[in-house]
Amino acid sequence: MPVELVASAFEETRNFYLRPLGEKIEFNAGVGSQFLGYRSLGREKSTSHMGGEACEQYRIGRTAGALASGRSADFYHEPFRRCAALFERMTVLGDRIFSACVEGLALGGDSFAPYMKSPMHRLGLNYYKVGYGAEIANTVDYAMSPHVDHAIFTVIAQDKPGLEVQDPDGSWIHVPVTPDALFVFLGDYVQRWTNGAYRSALHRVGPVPVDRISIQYKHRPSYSTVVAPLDPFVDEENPPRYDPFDTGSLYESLLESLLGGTEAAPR
Ligand SMILES: O=C(O)CCC(=O)C(=O)O
Ligand SMILES: [Fe+2]
Repeated sequence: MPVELVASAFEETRNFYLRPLGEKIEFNAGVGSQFLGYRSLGREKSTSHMGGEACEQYRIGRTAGALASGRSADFYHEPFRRCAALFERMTVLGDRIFSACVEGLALGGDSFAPYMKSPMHRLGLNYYKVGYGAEIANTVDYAMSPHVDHAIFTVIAQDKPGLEVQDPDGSWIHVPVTPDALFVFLGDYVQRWTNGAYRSALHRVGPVPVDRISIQYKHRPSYSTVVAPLDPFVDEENPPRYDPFDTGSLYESLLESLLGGTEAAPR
């Protein structure tokens, strides 16, 4: 991954978030954009924060089919040309990481090919400004609440520290900022496919003493993939631990409830 491409994506992201709110909400995410686009401060609800997640967010990626709003998917990428180039490179990296995972699981090279025909990969661009938690009356000091990603895996770059990943012993590990490296962790779908043999990484973002940007690439299967424990991981001693999960409709209904189910002007 060219270091300059990541650096320039950080710069482009910073420039976007410095724009007035009135300009940013032109790109609001919602059902009509398949949740690509902008999520203003506090728009994304959380079970553990009073006011929601303490950051502004933006998602780019490809849509499944035409957008209901009639806007082209590209509309949502307009402020993010360089990030779109990074996204394309990330999909290539993602395919390589995924091939290595499949090999490591001894599942055979093509076993996932049917799930990856029109993948819902996404690049997330998050902005955590000092004071955002207080602005939305959060009563906890971390900026993003603990969660696992709806993804096969996530590749992350951060310009300042903040990301924490939970160790199996329950302690939180601070992920260091390494300018020439990317950080990768497993998402929910691998845990489901392997029936719990591989664990997804519970993660959160701690308090931010300085303004911070993170760029996360989420590698995902096709829109309507049903993710369920795979045969090699299920036997009499290991019955299926997870119900089948539809990565399109179930994920989007989850997101719709997290975002309040509307495209209304943000607070
Ligand atoms: O900002 C970060 O480092 C993590 C963001 C995150 O976990 C997410 O957007 O899913
Ligand atoms: Fe996450």
